[in-house]
Amino acid sequence: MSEKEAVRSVGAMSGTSLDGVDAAMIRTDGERVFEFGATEYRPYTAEEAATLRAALGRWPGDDLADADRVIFDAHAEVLSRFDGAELVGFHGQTLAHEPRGRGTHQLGDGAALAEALGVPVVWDFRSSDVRLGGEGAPLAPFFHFACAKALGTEAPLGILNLGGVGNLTWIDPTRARPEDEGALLAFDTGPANAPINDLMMQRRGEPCDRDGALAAQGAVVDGALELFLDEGYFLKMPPKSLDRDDFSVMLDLVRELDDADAAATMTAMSAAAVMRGIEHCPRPPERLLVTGGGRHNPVMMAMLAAGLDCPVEPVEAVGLDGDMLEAQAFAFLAVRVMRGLPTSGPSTTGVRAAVGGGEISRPRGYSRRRSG
Ligand SMILES: Nc1ncnc2c1ncn2[C@@H]1O[C@H](COP(=O)(O)OP(=O)(O)OP(=O)(O)O)[C@@H](O)[C@H]1O
Ligand SMILES: CC(=O)N[C@H]1[C@@H]2OC[C@@H](O2)[C@@H](O)[C@@H]1O[C@H](C)C(=O)O
Repeated sequence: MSEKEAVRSVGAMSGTSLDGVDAAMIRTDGERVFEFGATEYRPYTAEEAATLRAALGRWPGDDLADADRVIFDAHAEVLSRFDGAELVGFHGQTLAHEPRGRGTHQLGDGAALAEALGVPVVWDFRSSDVRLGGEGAPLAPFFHFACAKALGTEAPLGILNLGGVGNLTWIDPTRARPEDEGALLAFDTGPANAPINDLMMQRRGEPCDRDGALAAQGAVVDGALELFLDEGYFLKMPPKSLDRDDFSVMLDLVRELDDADAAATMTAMSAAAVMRGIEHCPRPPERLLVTGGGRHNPVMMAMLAAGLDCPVEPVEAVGLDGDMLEAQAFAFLAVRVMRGLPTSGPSTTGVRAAVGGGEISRPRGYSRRRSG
């Protein structure tokens, strides 16, 4: 496909941290990114975040009108700030994720959003993957592949997202397409920031351990760390995925520790989960690029660097935007869905065969306008 066929697509992501909506425009044909464009962030008010938090764990059919309104209003507002968008990739808010059970639930009505914005919206990216036996997550890896190809390197590369949950994409950039055998391996590594945030809220009434300040004052308690690493999840072969609160056991493991030791130990747990994950990679990555909020935590970054044999750097080291990579991923995936290209495969979600997830909603009376 040529650059002339590329579209301006805006992705919107509301992550497991429930802090707000990230939105980013890229110009892409779903295979390559020709331009990284504007980005916007719309934080949730404390009241909105509380409404979303109260909805966690709920499934379609439950009364979710208030949370649905929060998602719709915040997304309509932030997405209306973009000029020239031809397509929207709308992730929604994950409320529950049980791929081997009840499925996966991202709150948000893409059809209503398409009407409000007057552009086609691709949404519900995860359900078809789950229906076909996949984990439904992570989905950013096909975008990570395009980012790695653009670097022009031949060496295996890791892209690690440290959000509420951590997820790792191992990439062999010598392969032609993300769905090619051996191109990717991806999975959730374990908890990243979510349990640390919960600890901080419980003990200090603060949303997170800003800059790892509390962890830096504490010591890692090995016994608790070892108990954590006994969790069966780490031995499980990838692909594999997690729900936000699957590792609430972490809080129990540090219950007896003082605040600083608890923060240090939990930070070490998140870092150790990544190191365990890297052992599953076909070959060790020669470089690990870190995206997501956890890259701002110097204690977590230092623990990773100390435990791994390759350089560990924020994605900014290669000119990417670690606060917006997931939003850009859903802009990219939306174009792939429009083109009928796969968005996940056996090595990224465990789905039986490469699949293009996502529902397309066009506003009534919509005919495609090109802005050149
Ligand atoms: N300066 C900082 N110091 C320590 N932690 C930070 C800092 N900045 C962000 N974080 C952590 O990163 C989290 C936000 O990360 P991010 O925005 O990547 O999560 P998310 O996108 O909501 O999650 P997910 O990727 O799991 O959906 C915050 O909740 C906080 O725990
Ligand atoms: C079910 C779900 O929403 N999972 C998220 C979550 O947040 C991080 C990790 O867990 C990852 O698996 C995924 O998000 C990213 C954007 C992904 O799909 O690649």
